Amino acid sequence: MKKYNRKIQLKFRENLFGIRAALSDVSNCLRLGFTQLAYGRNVHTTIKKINRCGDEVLTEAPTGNLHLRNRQPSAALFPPLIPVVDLSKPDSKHQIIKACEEFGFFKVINHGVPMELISRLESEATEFFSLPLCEKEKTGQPKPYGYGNKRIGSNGDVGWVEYLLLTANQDPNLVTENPESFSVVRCLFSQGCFEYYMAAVKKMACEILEMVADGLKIQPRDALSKLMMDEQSDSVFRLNHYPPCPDVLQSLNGDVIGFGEHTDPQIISVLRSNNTSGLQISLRDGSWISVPPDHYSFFVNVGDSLQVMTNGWFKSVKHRVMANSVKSRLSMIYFCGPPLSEKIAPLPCLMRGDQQSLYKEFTWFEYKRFAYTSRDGSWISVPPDQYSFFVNVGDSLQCEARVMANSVKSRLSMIYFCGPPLSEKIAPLPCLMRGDQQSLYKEFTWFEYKRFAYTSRLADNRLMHFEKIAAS
Ligand SMILES: C=C1C[C@]23C[C@@]1(O)CC[C@H]2[C@@]12CC[C@H](O)[C@@](C)(C(=O)O1)[C@H]2[C@@H]3C(=O)O
Ligand SMILES: O=C(O)CCC(=O)C(=O)O
Ligand SMILES: [Fe+2]
Repeated sequence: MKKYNRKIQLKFRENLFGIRAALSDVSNCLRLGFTQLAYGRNVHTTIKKINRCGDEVLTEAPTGNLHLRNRQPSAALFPPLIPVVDLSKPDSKHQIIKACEEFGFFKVINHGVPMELISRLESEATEFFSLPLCEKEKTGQPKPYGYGNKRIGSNGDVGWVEYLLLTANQDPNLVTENPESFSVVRCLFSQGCFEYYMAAVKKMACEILEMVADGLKIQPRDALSKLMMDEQSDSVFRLNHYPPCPDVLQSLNGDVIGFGEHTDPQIISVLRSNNTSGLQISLRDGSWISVPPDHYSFFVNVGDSLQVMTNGWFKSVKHRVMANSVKSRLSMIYFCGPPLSEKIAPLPCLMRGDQQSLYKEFTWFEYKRFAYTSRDGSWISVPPDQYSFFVNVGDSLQCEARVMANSVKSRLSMIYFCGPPLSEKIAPLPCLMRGDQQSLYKEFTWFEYKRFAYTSRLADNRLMHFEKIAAS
């Protein structure tokens, strides 16, 4: 809270635009779900940074997440230790199950991936990221595969990061919309460099998923692993490079986000990074803890698909990366995805007695499309202004707001909440549905929603109960 006394913060699930856009463009305001009825200060920041080839890299602080501050409840005084699973131990499957239940995240040692493979790919990746921007851009824009800089995904999310996103499938033509990007990238790295690394990590991921199946008594043992071993599997490989973030930007904007908070949509993700901090995971109570970097280990994230397949027994872990002002962070992540046509639903053998399925069945293709059109979430501060009003769009646009206490001044606010009649049905407006677009929400009356909202907790994602995709 130091050097920081503004009070309202907004969290954008739809994190597309920066505050400058929010103050000047009505349609953007609607997308943000929040606007100020007056002209505000422009908080856009430009930082020039020249790499050794003379390119300007990450020159302008993107007007989105980079301004967003990390003000969620911080780590507890004595944060829990991140579980460590020793794959060489006979009881590792039990450790894995416990870690997946409690954290959705664990560290793996004695993983069997040769250090030479790791170091070789890591040093070639470092070399790649130090190429002039125009060379890196030759690998193609991320559509979804290729080289990306600052912009993450297709929704305008931004971060202090550049990356290479590739299909992990041996035959890129099977799953990629732009298979050519893969061959361009391959030419820039030495022969076999990706393939050997990916094969070793894939083997480890397969063992982990077999241990999960064993631990949960899922039959056959390869019920989960076969999804990522399938020749049509839609697994993804990613190299992320987070350049050191200039102090000046950090001090102007508070903590700068490298990769905004999100869960990985796949089954599991296997991450390895150089010895640089930045990765944080969110605990069940909503607090964030930093993951101490470890050059020799891998980290495993439970993804959304495994959450669904275990009917919520395991929870996918929310995580993010904060920029580091001193060191570059380089991470290499293998995301284990099923084939696009695979149906994702709770495994029947895990349903006890009359337990209900918490999720509707959907294909990986459908879920991925859904995940790729939603956005990550971070918080920004709203500069106070005694002469203006602020307008908050309600749950329909999912802009969350919170108020932080101020150590110096009292805050007094007056709010008029515009509610419909109690009997009014709340549902997507037919005139806004394009073509064969499906309604994302079940219809409910304002009375029903209000009753529900008033009995849920502040931070609950209440609208989830009305979503058609994943009812909880
Ligand atoms: C903002 C986004 C980037 C992402 C697609 C998404 O809309 C939400 C999920 C993101 C994620 C996280 C895990 C992987 O890095 C990734 C490739 C994926 O499958 O889902 C990214 C997506 C991306 O960078 O395009
Ligand atoms: O780069 C990292 O350490 C994590 C990035 C991440 O979460 C992702 O690419 O999905
Ligand atoms: Fe991730």
